[in-house]
Amino acid sequence: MEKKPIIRAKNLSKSYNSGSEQFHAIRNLDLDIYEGDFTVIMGNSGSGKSTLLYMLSGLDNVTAGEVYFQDQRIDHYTEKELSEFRSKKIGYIYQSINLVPDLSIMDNITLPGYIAGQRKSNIKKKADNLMKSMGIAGQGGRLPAQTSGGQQQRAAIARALINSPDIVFADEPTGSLNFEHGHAVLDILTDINRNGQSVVMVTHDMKAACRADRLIYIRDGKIGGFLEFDKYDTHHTQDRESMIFAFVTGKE
Ligand SMILES: Nc1ncnc2c1ncn2[C@@H]1O[C@H](COP(=O)(O)OP(=O)(O)OP(=O)(O)O)[C@@H](O)[C@H]1O
Repeated sequence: MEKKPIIRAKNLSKSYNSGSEQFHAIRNLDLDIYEGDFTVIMGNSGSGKSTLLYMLSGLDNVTAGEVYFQDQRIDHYTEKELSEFRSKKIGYIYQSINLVPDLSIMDNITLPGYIAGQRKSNIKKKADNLMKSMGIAGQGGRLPAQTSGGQQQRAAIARALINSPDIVFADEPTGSLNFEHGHAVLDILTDINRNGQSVVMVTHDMKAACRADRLIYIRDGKIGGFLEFDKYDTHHTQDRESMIFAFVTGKE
């Protein structure tokens, strides 16, 4: 079956002003992200992965080029259109967990639902289901600081999923977690992907990268290469890890 792009970037560039000079973080990049894929983005520190994720998800503006979401051009959206797009179509899991410290876990999870104008009863039901499936059902009344890092990251994922987004972006979602919690978070992302949501994850971790259907390597703000896997072939994790290692180190 032919894959359909959910996001297309055309001739995409992002430059930052640093002093009197311009730094080109993303350079004339063309990329399709496919619907239903678990896409993993890897690359050296500073190669432009987070910058790319921010532009693909409408969280940051582009310096040049075009970004399309399901054939709609989003880089020309007004601030109002962008916030509606971000609220309804995408979920974002950040590198740092950044829950609101003064709100309970439940309120953190449900807030984007209220902002998107969902019905209160729907939001509550969805939040309860998400918390149950993520093993944080008893934590709703606590403040983030009263829960563990792993529980906070799972709450951040529940928050990203509360509006049933078509696509979930995750920037190093396991970076601050121990092995066990990191593994649980990857299982959740794999599950939601199997249930039809597209996932785009940036990671430095080879084991996490094994979850990919398609791996994109970014080098100096450009595409360095692609690696594709069969979604349902989960028996050869060791082979996959060696392939990813060879792919990534071959590009260094
Ligand atoms: N706001 C900014 N102003 C100036 N330069 C920036 C800004 N944000 C990022 N950069 C620079 O752009 C380049 C790409 O940054 P980016 O955060 O996208 O890299 P990354 O691949 O995600 O890195 P890491 O793996 O370390 O998170 C880096 O050299 C960074 O210093």
